[in-house]
Amino acid sequence: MIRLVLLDIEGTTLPISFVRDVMFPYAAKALPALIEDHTNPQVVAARADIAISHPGEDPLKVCQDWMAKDEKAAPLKTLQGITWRQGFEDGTLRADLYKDVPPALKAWSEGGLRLAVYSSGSIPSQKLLYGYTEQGDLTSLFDGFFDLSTGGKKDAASYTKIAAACGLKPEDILFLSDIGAELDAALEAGLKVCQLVRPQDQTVPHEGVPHATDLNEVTQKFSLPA
Ligand SMILES: CSCCC(=O)C(=O)COP(=O)(O)O
Ligand SMILES: [Mg+2]
Repeated sequence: MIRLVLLDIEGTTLPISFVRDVMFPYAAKALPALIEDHTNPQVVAARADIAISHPGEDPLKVCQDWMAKDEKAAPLKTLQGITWRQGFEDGTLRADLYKDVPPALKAWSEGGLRLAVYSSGSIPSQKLLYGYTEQGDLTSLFDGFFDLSTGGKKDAASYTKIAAACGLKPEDILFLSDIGAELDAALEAGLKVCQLVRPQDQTVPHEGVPHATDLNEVTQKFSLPA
């Protein structure tokens, strides 16, 4: 029985174009100054991590390359999250979620399902994103937030850890994502899965997993509260 829905963000609840064309350019503009901030311990730690993975390289250049490739690197995600805070708090950024998302999340939550986020975006940026959406503050709908500090999204062990942290058996969790390798990892850990194949994101359907074009179809396919 499904007790918790675990949701990816980019390509699942939020168009990839919003991340690529709005959030990344905002972070790219703020990064050169941020990365020189030697007083912020999170920045110092992120720079130290970059120095370990890319010794002798310019940390700004490393981050810019990661962003160009949409690489899910933890130090980049930490730094981007710091830049986005100002944008969300001053109203420059507002998450334009897929329109089917807020009503479905509310119906699932009101119907007794627990909701949690698992995204490569840092936990502070997940909370900002759901705190400042075009449809208002949705953070109270979620009782768990997980990011790369739990482990990579293509690693089955991460999903085992999330199930344990939520106090649930893996089979009681439904994981929603657009990325086939993430779904395969969750499936390997024993979770139920469904791929969001959003036409706007031109997602390629992945073999061996159920598909849905939006959360309404997920509701129907898995008999979730409507
Ligand atoms: C608060 S998430 C911002 C988008 C982002 O940076 C990202 O990497 C999303 O990746 P996901 O795992 O949600 O596909
Ligand atoms: Mg995604």
